[in-house]
Amino acid sequence: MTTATMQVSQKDFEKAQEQLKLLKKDPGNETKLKLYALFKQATEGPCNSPKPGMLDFVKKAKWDAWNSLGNLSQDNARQKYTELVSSLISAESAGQTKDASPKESRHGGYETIIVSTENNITKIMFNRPERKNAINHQMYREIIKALHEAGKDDSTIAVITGNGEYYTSGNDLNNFANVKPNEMEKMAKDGAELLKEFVSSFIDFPKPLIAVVNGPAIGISVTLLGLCDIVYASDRATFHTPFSQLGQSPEGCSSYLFPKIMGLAKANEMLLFNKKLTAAQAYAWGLVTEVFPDGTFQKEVWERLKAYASLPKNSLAVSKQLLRSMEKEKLHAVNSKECEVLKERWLSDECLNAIVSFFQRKSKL
Ligand SMILES: CCCCCC/C=C/C(=O)SCCNC(=O)CCNC(=O)[C@H](O)C(C)(C)COP(=O)(O)OP(=O)(O)OC[C@H]1O[C@@H](n2cnc3c(N)ncnc32)[C@H](O)[C@@H]1OP(=O)(O)O
Repeated sequence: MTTATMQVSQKDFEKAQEQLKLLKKDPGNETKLKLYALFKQATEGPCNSPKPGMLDFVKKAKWDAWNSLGNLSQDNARQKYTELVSSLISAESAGQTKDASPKESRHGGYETIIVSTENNITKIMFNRPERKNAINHQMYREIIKALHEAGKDDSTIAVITGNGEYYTSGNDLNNFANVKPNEMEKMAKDGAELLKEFVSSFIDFPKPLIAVVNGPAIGISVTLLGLCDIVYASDRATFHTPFSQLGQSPEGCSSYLFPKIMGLAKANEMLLFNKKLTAAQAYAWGLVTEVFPDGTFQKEVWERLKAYASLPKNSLAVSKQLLRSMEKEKLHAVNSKECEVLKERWLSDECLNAIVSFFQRKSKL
């Protein structure tokens, strides 16, 4: 984790320099001197230039600020610089959004998810914590509806996350339970249609979509991360796609996107051999954008997202659509193919035995 934390810190440092340029208000001379000193310390180490003359006020103030940092390490200076920028950005965005959007507004009509909008962000939250947020048929349908509405509402970005300990444990295996033998074909056909529509609503989502992975993620909730634009994860999160173990096959366009994201060899370990990744591994393999300590995860992530959601909405939407347009047709074709294969898998003995084992409590992941 140490290496990952250092990498994250360097990446944050570079992002912070970019974010600083977006500040609309001048933060004042004292803060600017602090930023200058931390930047010099982070990039060059302790102050090593000769002290300017007493009458060169500006240079002397800068030199004093840098020199006052003594032997602060470059890593610590990067960290402090990043934190300072982040606090300036959130203070500004809190000020800007105060009057425009003072309260969270909750969207009605959902039972398995919570949908709300605040600070130009529509949040879709899996909400069956007692079932580890397993996705039943109703939840698939409600997420399709929520994404459709979020795509058209006034929000700038949308976020998908989980309530409680889990992000989600993936497909609710009860979706396969209590099906009579003569209804198996229909169950598989209806399931494949629902899945195709569900994944399509991620492929076609017109605004930036951010996954906030608060805890363990399993199955389809992991594959869908490839269709999200940013993935933030708590260091408590894990990423598991146990398709072979369940006698099933990859979905969510992962058979195409995972090899692109992490390379074929690593995608094979996840999609064929059920390799479960820690958050640090998922970050190293490119599936996750950034990992945060669980203790500060919510605070850090939402502060960051608030700042992003104050960027120009239309510019973000057209840029997202431009990026997605290069791949859209291909993604729909992959989705169709994956659903076709899964429809057959759901009728196989391998899959049925795995479901029976789960319910007999012989097998848990
Ligand atoms: C339209 C169909 C589209 C299908 C798309 C294809 C999608 C594929 C996938 O997503 S594959 C992944 C499927 N998920 C799983 O196989 C996970 C199964 N669950 C587990 O292995 C474990 O429950 C666990 C590791 C997630 C958590 O274990 P533990 O901490 O010991 O908790 P419990 O098992 O006691 O869980 C509490 C309670 O929740 C029920 N539950 C959890 N996850 C699921 C699930 N995915 N499906 C059904 N039920 C689930 C669990 O059974 C417990 O219920 P109980 O209290 O015993 O009644």
